[in-house]
Amino acid sequence: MRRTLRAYRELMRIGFGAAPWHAAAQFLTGIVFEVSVPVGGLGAKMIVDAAVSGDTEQGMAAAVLLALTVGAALACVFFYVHCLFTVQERATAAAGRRLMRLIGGAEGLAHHEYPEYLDQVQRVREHQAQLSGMVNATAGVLRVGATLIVSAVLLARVDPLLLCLPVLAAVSFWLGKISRDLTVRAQEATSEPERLRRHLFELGTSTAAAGELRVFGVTALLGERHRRAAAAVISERNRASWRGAALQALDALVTALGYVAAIVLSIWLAVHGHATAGDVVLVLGLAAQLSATVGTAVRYGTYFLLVLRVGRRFVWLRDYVAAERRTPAEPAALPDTLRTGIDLEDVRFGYPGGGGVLDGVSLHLPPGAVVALVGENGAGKTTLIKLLAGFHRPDAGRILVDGADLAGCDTADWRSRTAATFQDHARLEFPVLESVGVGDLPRAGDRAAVTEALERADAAGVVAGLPDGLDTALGGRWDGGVELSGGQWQRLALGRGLMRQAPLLAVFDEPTAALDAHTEHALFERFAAAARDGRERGTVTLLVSHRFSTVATADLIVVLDGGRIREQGSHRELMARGGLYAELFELQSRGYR
Ligand SMILES: Nc1ncnc2c1ncn2[C@@H]1O[C@H](COP(=O)(O)OP(=O)(O)OP(=O)(O)O)[C@@H](O)[C@H]1O
Repeated sequence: MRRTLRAYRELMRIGFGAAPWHAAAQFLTGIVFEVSVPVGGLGAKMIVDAAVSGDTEQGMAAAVLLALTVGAALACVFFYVHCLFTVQERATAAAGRRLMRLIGGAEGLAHHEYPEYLDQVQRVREHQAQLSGMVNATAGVLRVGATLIVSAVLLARVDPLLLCLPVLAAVSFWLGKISRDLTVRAQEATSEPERLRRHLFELGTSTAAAGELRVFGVTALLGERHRRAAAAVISERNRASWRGAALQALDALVTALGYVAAIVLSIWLAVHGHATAGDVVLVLGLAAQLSATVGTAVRYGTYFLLVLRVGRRFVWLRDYVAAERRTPAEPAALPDTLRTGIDLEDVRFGYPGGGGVLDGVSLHLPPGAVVALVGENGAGKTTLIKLLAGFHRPDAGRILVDGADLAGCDTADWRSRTAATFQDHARLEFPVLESVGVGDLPRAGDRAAVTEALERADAAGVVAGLPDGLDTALGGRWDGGVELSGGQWQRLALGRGLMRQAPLLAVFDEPTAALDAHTEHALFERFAAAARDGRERGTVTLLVSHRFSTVATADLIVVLDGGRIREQGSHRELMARGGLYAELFELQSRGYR
């Protein structure tokens, strides 16, 4: 219940925060517009009664009331629609920004990687549009509620038995809610196959995979899997839709019976002198209008509940992100330069649902050292890097930065002291200056800093070939934007990773996989030389690479095998030992000969 209230408050804040005056005007004009309908019915009743009794004065008063009501309704409907669209448009943009901040602001990566969190995130993203709908839903519910109350009062004046009509409206509302719940439950039950269907579609139409798909001829296979995933989604959602349609038919029957009963009753009352001809006209109008109002009430009520449900998920996501933020109230200070280095003490880690990936890793990374991490696929190299970067926390053991437990430090502070380049780098389609400069936000527009980082990444040649140099817009899908090759993008990403000055930790997780072995080797030699020149800064440079020719230049080589450290030492030491490293090195160099 508390989460529901928080969700309501949060969503109303999104709408009112985005367009406060329009939101307030939407409430007001909506109520005036909607209530004008039963009040108009009252005007019609008064006119008929005046005509029957020959009372011209009452007839004139009723005509004025009717004219005012119609005028107010017409004026309000225009403002209502204008306000509705304005609030919706601004709130949608605001909700999108909040969602981006929330999903992108989580300290860790679990919500991007673990299926049980992914489903929650997927549902919020799928219903993102509803996050902006609470003002509209509440305004709708209120205006329909006001109409129902005014109608009920008018009907009760004719005969209290007619109050059965609003009761039937409640039954109708309840049937509509069940029908809507069926749809939402079906959507949630099929969110995994739906995710798979979208993934297959994206894969089948993506530029990145186009070449492989053609060579391997797997387009038909993807199509078949897409068909199966879609069929699973459609059959479940169809079933819910049929049940919903049956409930709606029942709802229509109940409403129609109520309508007929109300008319028969009002005629009986008039015939027996308990009601006027005007009352019959009023009941005819209100009963007919009531079924439309009930339809609107059902739509708004169920929409309100749907929006609330999405809001609850949004709040869940916010709570999750807050709970993930494990930075202590008084975080330990990080040093400006490393003195003793980074230590891993018996670090253990496993992804949910899987076995242990890191199985007791103890490792000393000396300050200023250039360290290479090698191992076969799945050995745990990237996982180790993710723990070092603070994306995940160890299940057991500690990571110490100059003796301070990383768990006790401010994650954002630690991130600002690390630099990273990953193989799956982001293609930031901005002008080059920004695309590279965001690697160190305070210096994002600093042309000299960006140029220097690009030179260190050996990417100056990429920029020299672009029409507007650092100001060239990147991304072929934008007007005037230039598309780069995979290797060129990777070099820019590398430049971005080299923007930070004197980080405590610089990680390069296969950042040069798209470059040839020779270029990678030359680049890494430059990094290593730069790291050694600035050794007094204490930066630990950690590189993951499958190319042993590159790795050989590192000060320390760590061989991971099945989540454990199998060997460590310099190239010379490891070769002399004749273990796994020497074996893999020999194998690879034979391949190059
Ligand atoms: N998000 C995840 N959820 C569950 N298991 C995962 C996840 N990411 C990685 N793993 C598992 O953890 C193990 C180690 O993966 P990791 O990516 O750390 O290996 P790696 O040594 O970097 O491999 P590669 O050389 O192929 O990049 C693998 O068995 C992998 O299946």
